[in-house]
Amino acid sequence: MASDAVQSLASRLGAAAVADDHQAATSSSPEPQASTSAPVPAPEQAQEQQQQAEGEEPQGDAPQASALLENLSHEVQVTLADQQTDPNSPLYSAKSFEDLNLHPNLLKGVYKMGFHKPSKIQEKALPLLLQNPARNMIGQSQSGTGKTAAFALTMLSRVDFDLKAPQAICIAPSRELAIQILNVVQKMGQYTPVECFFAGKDSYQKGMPKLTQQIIIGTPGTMIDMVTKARVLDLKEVKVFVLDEADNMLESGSMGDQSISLKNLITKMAKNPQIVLFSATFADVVRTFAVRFAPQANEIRLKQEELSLDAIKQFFMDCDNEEHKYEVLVELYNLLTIGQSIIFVKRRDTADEIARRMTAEGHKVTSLHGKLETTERDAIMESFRDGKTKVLITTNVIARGIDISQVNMVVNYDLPLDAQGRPDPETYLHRIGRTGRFGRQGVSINFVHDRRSFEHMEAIRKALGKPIVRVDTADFEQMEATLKAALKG
Ligand SMILES: Nc1ncnc2c1ncn2[C@@H]1O[C@H](COP(=O)(O)OP(=O)(O)OP(=O)(O)O)[C@@H](O)[C@H]1O
Repeated sequence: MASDAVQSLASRLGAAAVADDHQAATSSSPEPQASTSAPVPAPEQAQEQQQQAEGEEPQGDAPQASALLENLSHEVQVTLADQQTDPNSPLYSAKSFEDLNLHPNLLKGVYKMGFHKPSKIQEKALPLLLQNPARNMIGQSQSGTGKTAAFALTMLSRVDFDLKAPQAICIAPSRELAIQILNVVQKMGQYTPVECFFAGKDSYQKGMPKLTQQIIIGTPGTMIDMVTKARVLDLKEVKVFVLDEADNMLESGSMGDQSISLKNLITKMAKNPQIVLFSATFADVVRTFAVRFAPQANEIRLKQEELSLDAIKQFFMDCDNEEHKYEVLVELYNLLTIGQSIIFVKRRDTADEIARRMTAEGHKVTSLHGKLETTERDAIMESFRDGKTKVLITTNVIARGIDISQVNMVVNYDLPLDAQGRPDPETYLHRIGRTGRFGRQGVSINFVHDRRSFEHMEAIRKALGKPIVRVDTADFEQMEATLKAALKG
């Protein structure tokens, strides 16, 4: 049974579909008009590889915060317009969406979403993605620069709406990201008759009929179960297979194995499916593998120095020890209530502990935790997306892909380390990329508390080649002024 949270999520999706139906019916577009539809995204088990944590909403300083937010939203308009006309920006394009050979119904969907011009990755990738015969693609572009639209439009362009069978498969590393992608596809396809299905654990039942939806988006393990165990997902008509956060999907571990198995199933059953890999990062070792996974692919690459966005100002706070880290964090939130923020920690129990202590001090805490039921996860994400909760403490579970434009601060309470305990610049980039979305200003703050954590941060700084500025933890007024100035750009 779907929980209230999932029902509410689904009813939001459904409500969108009904509104879109109405608009579609009055359209004069040449294609048959129908609604997008998605079955209820049902509870799914947490991705086992991912941890989760708790978040917090501080009190106070509200008038100041809203004034700051007003300024920010004004500045977002200005900076976006500036950046889309600056040839050096990843948001720049010399073309319009009309130049990209999209179906008029998709163009309508794009404009309805408020997109006026394509970003660089959209301008470069779409002509390659839509060429015939189809070629594979390995696409890289900085976080928050519109990769989702590039592959969503590819799936929507390749689908035959008269054929009631799965034709595009998209996998992502987390339930939260897969639901987000599904929402984007539905919005972009709102003037087409596309039907989508969310493939998360528990989203299918024994004995259910085969899926007839054209676009299936979910997590890889569930997708395989639906093909091989439940046998409700038939792959023979699949034309496009998309891996979002592809480097993460292809990394070793169970998700890597599942992605490979799914690809093998698709290539065995379908005729020449197009394989599309997108990410903001491709470490050298993963790229080598990606090239084998998607042979003869068109490739769009970033240079190392292009990886991090200038719009995200990076700071560090030099703390005396673990306890001092916590005190500085609390002080930070006492002083500065800004938009929304995400605090990344390494371990679930750290997250729990911070959340428990901050709650005890009167802060409101929201948690996203690996031990939570998926229905709770959905409710927490929804509340954070809607801005009802302002601060989320989490582990790497939402480090990638999650797009909430109001997030203007990311705190690395613990710096990201890989499985071997080495500093992890890729995960760092994805984490800080939860802010500074599509030209917005953002701030990231790293906490260091001993020689080791300082060295980890230095390694990340060197790898990314961008300054990380020290903020004096003893002078809170200065800290507040520095961060507010950074957010104003
Ligand atoms: N052409 C456009 N014009 C205006 N806004 C856009 C355009 N393309 C995408 N956006 C918006 O930019 C934001 C970031 O897009 P998206 O989530 O696709 O980024 P991404 O490149 O996939 O990031 P990440 O690497 O973090 O996954 C979204 O809110 C999206 O709606």
